[in-house]
Amino acid sequence: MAEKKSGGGAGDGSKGADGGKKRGFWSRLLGGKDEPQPKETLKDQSEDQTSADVTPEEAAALEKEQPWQEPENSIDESIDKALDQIEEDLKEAPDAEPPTPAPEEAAAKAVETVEEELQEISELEQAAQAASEPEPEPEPEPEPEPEPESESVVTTDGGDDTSGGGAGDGSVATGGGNKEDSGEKKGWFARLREGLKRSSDQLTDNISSIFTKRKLDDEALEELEDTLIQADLGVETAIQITEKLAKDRFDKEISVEEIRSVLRDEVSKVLAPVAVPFELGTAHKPHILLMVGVNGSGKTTTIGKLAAKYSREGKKVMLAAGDTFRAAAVEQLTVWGDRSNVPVITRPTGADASGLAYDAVKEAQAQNCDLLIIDTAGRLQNRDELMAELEKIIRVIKKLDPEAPHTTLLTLDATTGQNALNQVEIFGKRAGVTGLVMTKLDGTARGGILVAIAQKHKLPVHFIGVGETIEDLEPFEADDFAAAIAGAQ
Ligand SMILES: Nc1nc2c(ncn2[C@@H]2O[C@H](COP(=O)(O)OP(=O)(O)OP(=O)(O)O)[C@@H](O)[C@H]2O)c(=O)[nH]1
Repeated sequence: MAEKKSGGGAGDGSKGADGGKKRGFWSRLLGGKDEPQPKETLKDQSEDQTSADVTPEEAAALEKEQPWQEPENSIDESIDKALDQIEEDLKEAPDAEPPTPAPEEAAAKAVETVEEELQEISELEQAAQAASEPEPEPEPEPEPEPEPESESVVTTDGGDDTSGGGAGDGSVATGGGNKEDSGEKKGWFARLREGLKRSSDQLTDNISSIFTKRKLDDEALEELEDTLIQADLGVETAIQITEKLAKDRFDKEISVEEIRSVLRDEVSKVLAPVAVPFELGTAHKPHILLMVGVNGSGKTTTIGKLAAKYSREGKKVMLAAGDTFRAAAVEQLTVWGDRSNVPVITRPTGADASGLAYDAVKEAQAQNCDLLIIDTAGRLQNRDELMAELEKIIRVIKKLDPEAPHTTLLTLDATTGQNALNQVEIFGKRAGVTGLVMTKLDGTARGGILVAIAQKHKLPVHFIGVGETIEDLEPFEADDFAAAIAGAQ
């Protein structure tokens, strides 16, 4: 495993391979010269070489038939002669087109090049747009190398190769235990309220500035609507709230507390239908849960928290480290698995993720697990080839259980803002997302986006995360969330 890690590398290496392909974009843009030699040329050369292979006997026979004759002219003389001939030909046919490249071909090539460049620019723009607030790490681009011969590894109790705790990336938070030990552990609602404080403060500060000593007239309602939209709640919800206020309180003085209360009630109405608890149930054994999402959205952390939760409840849980692009992701999941004493199926970096998923399902079935959670590499929703890879993982799992995955959870980073709407749409279409988890609701002013997502997509929201430790993930409750975001009681 250590060797493979330096191949962590593998990730880089493959990036390099891809980079090799992409290098052309910048060099072409800058008028680069080192385009690789066309394959056809190389092929022709090798074919010529092959035809030149003659056995000594054949050579002797040929020599007999056509004895070797000293050429009349030296090579230089022959070349001079040929050049003279070409010059004469050109004089005779001055309008003759140069043999290559044909103008149509050149034009087609130029158009193709420009199209490629535009495509790559558009991909870069989309990637930049998708990477709003905390910029997701550059996604692992390499196509995974299938490694059918490499065995998946089941790690339990901190296999020796990972005991370095090594997540080493600090991405597995340990604060949970400390908080509990020091008796500082707060109730969930207090943590939720604290987490959503920035979203709530921004929203209610703006509302206060609109309504200080002012009647609820058309202008105030319009300003309120803008404020709600800016808080990412979505146009529909914003209109719903202002209409409700206009209906009940138009032209009357209204306090900020009263507005908070309407805000809480209306947000709660939007969220209630999507606040669906995740039921593990017994219908499927193992229940196969696939975790998907963009880079850094909190998939692995959420899996760790879920593994802890269900193993504490006495369920037999298994994890599959399907992010085979990043060695650190595998280690991170292994650390989470170790904490909860949950086995983790791993494969070396760069291995085929669908092969790993297949092995994991087989293993979880053999061990009669209650829950198998499969991690996947982060991918931007506009990367078609990476989304296709996700589809492949799902196809492969279905070979062992046609109804699997029984749950496909999309993790959404609350700090992403509006882009989360697009993530839900594309992951929904490509991966058949059945439910959502919103992470990082702590410390963002953009928590309102969950309301817009609920309004638009109506997908169940199973959990929300307000921190990095085990106790920072809880089932989603519409009323709590609405009260916390409105800063109301
Ligand atoms: N503040 C906060 N941080 C979180 C939360 N959930 C996850 N994180 C942190 O976000 C970072 C990324 O989380 P990961 O779980 O590694 O995300 P991922 O989606 O698996 O990332 P990739 O494998 O790169 O796609 C880590 O530092 C986590 O500790 C949360 O609810 N709140």
